[in-house]
Amino acid sequence: MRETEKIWLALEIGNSRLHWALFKGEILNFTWDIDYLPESVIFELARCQTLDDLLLAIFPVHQRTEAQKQQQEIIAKASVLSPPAIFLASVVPSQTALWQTYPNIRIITLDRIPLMGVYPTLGIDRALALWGAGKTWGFPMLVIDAGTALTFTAADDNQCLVGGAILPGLGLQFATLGQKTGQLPFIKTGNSASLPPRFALNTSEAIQSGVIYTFIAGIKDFIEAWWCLFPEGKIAIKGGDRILLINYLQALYPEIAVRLIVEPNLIFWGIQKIVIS
Ligand SMILES: Nc1ncnc2c1ncn2[C@@H]1O[C@H](COP(=O)(O)OP(=O)(O)O)[C@@H](O)[C@H]1O
Ligand SMILES: CC(C)(COP(=O)(O)O)[C@@H](O)C(=O)NCCC(=O)O
Ligand SMILES: [K+]
Repeated sequence: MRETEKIWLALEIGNSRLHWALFKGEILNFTWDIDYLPESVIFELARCQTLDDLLLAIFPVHQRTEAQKQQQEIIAKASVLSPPAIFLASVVPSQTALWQTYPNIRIITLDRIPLMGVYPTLGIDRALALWGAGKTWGFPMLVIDAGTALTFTAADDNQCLVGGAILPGLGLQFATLGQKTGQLPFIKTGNSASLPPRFALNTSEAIQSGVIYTFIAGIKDFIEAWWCLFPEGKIAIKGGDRILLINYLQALYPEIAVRLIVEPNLIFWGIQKIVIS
């Protein structure tokens, strides 16, 4: 089989869950998210004889959309004699360790990414997302990742890291208040666009008001600082809370929201650029 037709997987391990993509050559066929897998399941993957078997273990059928099921059936017909390569980008070392048992694991390290001026402990997810966004839409580029953590990561025209920032993500802010206080409830993040009242008269709405308005104000402040540095600079948004975030931004600052590129697969574009080059 030609190299360009090979099936391979990309796995990004975030602090909340696993993010998967199935590629055929340079084409991204489909993506899915799952919870962390038990060590025993990862260990068994080495013994899968077919791609079908492998996918059954890492992509439960009940989670598949109809389109994904059809895609998967076509893909599964392509016989895979050896376990397909899994290109792994992880920011969770204990999880990385578990995946070392997979026979065809290819761990992506920072030195593989042609971004200049990186510092040694920069998260591989941040570097890949920035690379994927910049190579797709152009530099200067700022990536906002609304994941477990909220991160800002930027590079200039010369594809050189400008820097960024890290703070607790939306889910984490609600969880910390619920866990580290004596009588605050745990608020779940939904996908609703409706904003809480700014001056709330009950606990639940007070928490939502505090977290959401300061979260959005902080993001707006970073965006404005970015446009001060690079008035034509682009901005791409990813992460599990991206829809919620964009909904709030549309409601509060529509003129900012229209300029944002919303793209969940930035890391996979980054991995694709590196694997294919
Ligand atoms: N099914 C889900 N499981 C976990 N988090 C989810 C889910 N759907 C949305 N989220 C939101 O996504 C955030 C995590 O973002 P994500 O990009 O998946 O994290 P990471 O890449 O750090 O693992 C959480 O704060 C949560 O609010
Ligand atoms: C900042 C992060 C925790 C974000 O992880 P995520 O929310 O995507 O799971 C991760 O990119 C990381 O561990 N970074 C290392 C430190 C740094 O980037 O400077
Ligand atoms: K992430």
